[in-house]
Amino acid sequence: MALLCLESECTMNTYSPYYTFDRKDWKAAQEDSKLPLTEEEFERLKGLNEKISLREVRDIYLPLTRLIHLYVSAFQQLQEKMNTFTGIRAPKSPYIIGIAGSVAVGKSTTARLLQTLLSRWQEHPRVDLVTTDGFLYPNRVLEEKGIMNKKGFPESYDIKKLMQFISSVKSGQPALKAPVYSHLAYDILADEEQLIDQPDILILEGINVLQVNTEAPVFISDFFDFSIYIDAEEQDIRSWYIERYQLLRDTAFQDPRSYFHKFASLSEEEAVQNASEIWRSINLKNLMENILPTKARAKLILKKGPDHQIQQVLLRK
Ligand SMILES: Nc1ncnc2c1ncn2[C@@H]1O[C@H](COP(=O)(O)OP(=O)(O)OP(=O)(O)O)[C@@H](O)[C@H]1O
Ligand SMILES: CC(C)(CO)[C@@H](O)C(=O)NCCC(=O)O
Repeated sequence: MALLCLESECTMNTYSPYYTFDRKDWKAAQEDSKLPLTEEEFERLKGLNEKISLREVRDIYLPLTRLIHLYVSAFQQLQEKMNTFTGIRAPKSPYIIGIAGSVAVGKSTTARLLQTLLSRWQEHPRVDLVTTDGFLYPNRVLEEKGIMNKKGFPESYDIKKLMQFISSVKSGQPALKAPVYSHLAYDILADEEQLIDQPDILILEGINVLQVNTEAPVFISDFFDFSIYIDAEEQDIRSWYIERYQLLRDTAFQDPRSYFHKFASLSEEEAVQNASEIWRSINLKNLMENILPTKARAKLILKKGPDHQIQQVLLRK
């Protein structure tokens, strides 16, 4: 018997730990929540990812942002009350949102969308976005450790550094620096950093953000105020991965600075073969062993269909 009721058949189950919404219910439940966006702002959102439909933004992501706004407002009010109660003028602690899911499921697209939409509220205009990719060990270290083919697996991250970072952000420390990863260089950029300076909200996006380790006393997710798992069928994610690889072959791989420049001249068929093999041997394995098992830890699950449209939203009670 499944431990948690996560799928559509438990929609009617009053005792599921989740409220389950299909598209229609999700929209209806939030009908009165309008966050007006100008035509120009809609256009700018589209610039984040030209494949995303504005209907999807209106029907799914705007209501979702509205929901998160309710949580953030309650959090901010509680913080003020706590300051009065304790008499401590503690530095402002950001609201932290984790976004998890497979490689190529659409975490960065969703995270950028939420960042843009959430920053529209005057109560929390400063929304920063950090990806855990920056906390991967540099290729040099992965090579030394002999785990270059394990990029994205738990052992490929400097988890201590990530814990230190997230705990400092949550403590309200100013002027923090996060390391930066480049998909083009396929490596950490030694001479670049991202400045994080007491945002109102921090979104931490990455395949590993909900992972736990029995040997560690605290996990990354202990610092989260809200968490989202982006879910989809494996064959859909696989085809998104392959499509993105093909697109990169025609664009980024053409750049001589690209780590994958050697694959720029692959034929269509060879590119599909190559991407399928990387998917099968690395990313699928990681999904099954380390990412999917974290799904039930999320506060909210977004279930996508083959066209990236959200089919179902599960919100933990
Ligand atoms: N909502 C969406 N609508 C249409 N296409 C999307 C959507 N979200 C993501 N995509 C497409 O799916 C692919 C993967 O998206 P994205 O790069 O955001 O995934 P990711 O989970 O951040 O991947 P990684 O873990 O490798 O960084 C991209 O080609 C992107 O354009
Ligand atoms: C950087 C990660 C781990 C996560 O974003 C991923 O995009 C990745 O590079 N995985 C390794 C296998 C591959 O090249 O797809």
